[in-house]
Amino acid sequence: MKEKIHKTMRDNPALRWGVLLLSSLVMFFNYYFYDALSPLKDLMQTNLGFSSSDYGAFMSAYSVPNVFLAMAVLGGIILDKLGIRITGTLFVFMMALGGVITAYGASDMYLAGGPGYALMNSFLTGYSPSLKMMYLGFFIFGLGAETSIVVLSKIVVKWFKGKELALALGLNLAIGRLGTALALFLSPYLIHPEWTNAIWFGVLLLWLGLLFYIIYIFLDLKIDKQVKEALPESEEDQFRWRDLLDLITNRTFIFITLLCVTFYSAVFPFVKYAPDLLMNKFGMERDIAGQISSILMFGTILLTPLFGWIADNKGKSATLMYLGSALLIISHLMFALTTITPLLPIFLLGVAFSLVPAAMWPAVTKIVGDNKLGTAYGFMFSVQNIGLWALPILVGVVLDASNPEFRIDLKDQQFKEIQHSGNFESTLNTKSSTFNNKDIKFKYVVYKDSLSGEIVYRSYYETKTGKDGNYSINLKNNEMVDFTNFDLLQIPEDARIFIDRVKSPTFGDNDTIRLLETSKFRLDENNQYIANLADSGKKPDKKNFDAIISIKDAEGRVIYSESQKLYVDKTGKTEIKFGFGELRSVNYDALNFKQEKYVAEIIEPLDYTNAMLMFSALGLLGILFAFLLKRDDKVSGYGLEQPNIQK
Ligand SMILES: NCCCC[C@H](N)C(=O)NCC(=O)O
Repeated sequence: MKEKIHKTMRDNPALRWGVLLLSSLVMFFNYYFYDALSPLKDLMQTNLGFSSSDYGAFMSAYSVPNVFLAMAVLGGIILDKLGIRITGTLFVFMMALGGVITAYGASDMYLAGGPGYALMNSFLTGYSPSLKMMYLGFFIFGLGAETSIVVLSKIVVKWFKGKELALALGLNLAIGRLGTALALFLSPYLIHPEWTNAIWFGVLLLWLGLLFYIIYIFLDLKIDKQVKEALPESEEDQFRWRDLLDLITNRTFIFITLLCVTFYSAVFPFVKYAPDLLMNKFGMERDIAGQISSILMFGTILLTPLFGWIADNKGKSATLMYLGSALLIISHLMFALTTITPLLPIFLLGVAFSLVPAAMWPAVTKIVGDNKLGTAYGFMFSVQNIGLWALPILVGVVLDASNPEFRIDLKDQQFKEIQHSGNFESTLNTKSSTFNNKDIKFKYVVYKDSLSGEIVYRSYYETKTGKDGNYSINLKNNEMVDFTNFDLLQIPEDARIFIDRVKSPTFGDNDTIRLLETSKFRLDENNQYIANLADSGKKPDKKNFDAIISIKDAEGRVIYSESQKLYVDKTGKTEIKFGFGELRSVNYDALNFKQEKYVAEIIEPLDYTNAMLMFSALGLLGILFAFLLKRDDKVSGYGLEQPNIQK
């Protein structure tokens, strides 16, 4: 008898790959937000008063529900009971909600006493209200995120089973990792004019993810109807407690789970600190540090499929995992003990982070079989989250312990003297000699008062340390100032305002037209000035244009300069709001820190040696478990060294 072939939407390649695109984008936004804050560690320290331990605790909030509520397992059970549509919407919504709460906790509105501030200020008073609100936000985000990964993988399996499943799962993960890479790359550029914009951008993506998920629901409803007509309901993928028991009594599975937790703990938490490490140890700018950290993830997108192909066709999965763990240690030790260009250890880490996942996840299929795969991955994710929870905290604590005096408070008298002379001299307080005879970057931060933590001035200085870590800074060389409160400026009577239209942003100063030069100007109480470009006869041809606005003294020295988008009305008038654009330069001598209440500090670079040694120790554990796994495979005969594809 001829069997009737039911065609479903799964058989339409455009629809199938379209579903993969939707689910991968949700994955991408998930991974993006997870690392959107990684290049902003120092900004959380200076703007929110976080210590490294606070930062670590905040980052680990993601994993708390996954460890203590075993969400990746529980989420899998909920998924079986409530189905893809309800579970997915619920958990993707949680990600988006968690994102909003995280960003809100860092916002000016919240810091000014917005909703929830008083409540967060009323308990555990040793921790800042921002830390508590952001912790709650990242907790809810993590609650949604890990279970969402389980749901998204299930969607891919649903549409690709019996078709290009391995490729689809690989692409799904690769696009997720692209999210991490882009977050590390993009966040440093999104901190202007307000640093929290970089967080809000990630939040926007999470809500876009929810929208994409809702679009997917319509396709899911339709395919369920078609599949029900075509096939009887399958029970084989459902969660069973008995499966879990089988898994945790399987020694090979335990070894691979232990390798998973040690290996991933030395990678994902490292990424959370990587931009800060590069900024502190190598004195890099934030954007370059973000770009170099992102190479790691971009690299894995290319290399994981390559190593996956090797494991599929040539075998040697256990050896590949062993090799990856060895590279992990070499890379972390390089960061800890050498000052070799960071490109090399980052590259090695990228190779390691491609080798182990490419070999490990498919190897689980051989150990547990297809029908327990959902439970196995859920369990591994939950155990893995123990590491993703503990490591950021431990690294933060180790950083604080190994850098007890990296923030030097400038006491009143010292602050006044420094203002006058512009000179500051000190010696680095670190135990390691990594920072001796090196070009190092320091931060100088002035706060309005000790309570609010509101920054009024921040600049960076590069100087060479001596053989014992001694250094001196001349505050007047403030070419790298990134923030100043406009109200600090003392503008002389005979100063002039200059407006230059930027013709091409690429060439900046070298391609400008002078539109206005005016003396005897008055700023109103909001530091606004209405300029009349019609008077100068240089009305720009465009209504909106990029401008450089400068205030110079009578001798033509720049007192203050910023870039702003200006709008010119029909009569030729344009309104300048000083202090709202992107700061370009400020003359230190024109700053007036005369009020008594300012608080200032010099922030030295953090010594990451001990933290990186800790990551190396984890790598050592990883290699031990990889060795045990390889040895055990010979006895248990799962064939981890055999090709995944049997010819
Ligand atoms: N969103 C970043 C953390 C993802 C952890 C996730 N449980 C996982 O293991 N993903 C696999 C991978 O290699 O990215």
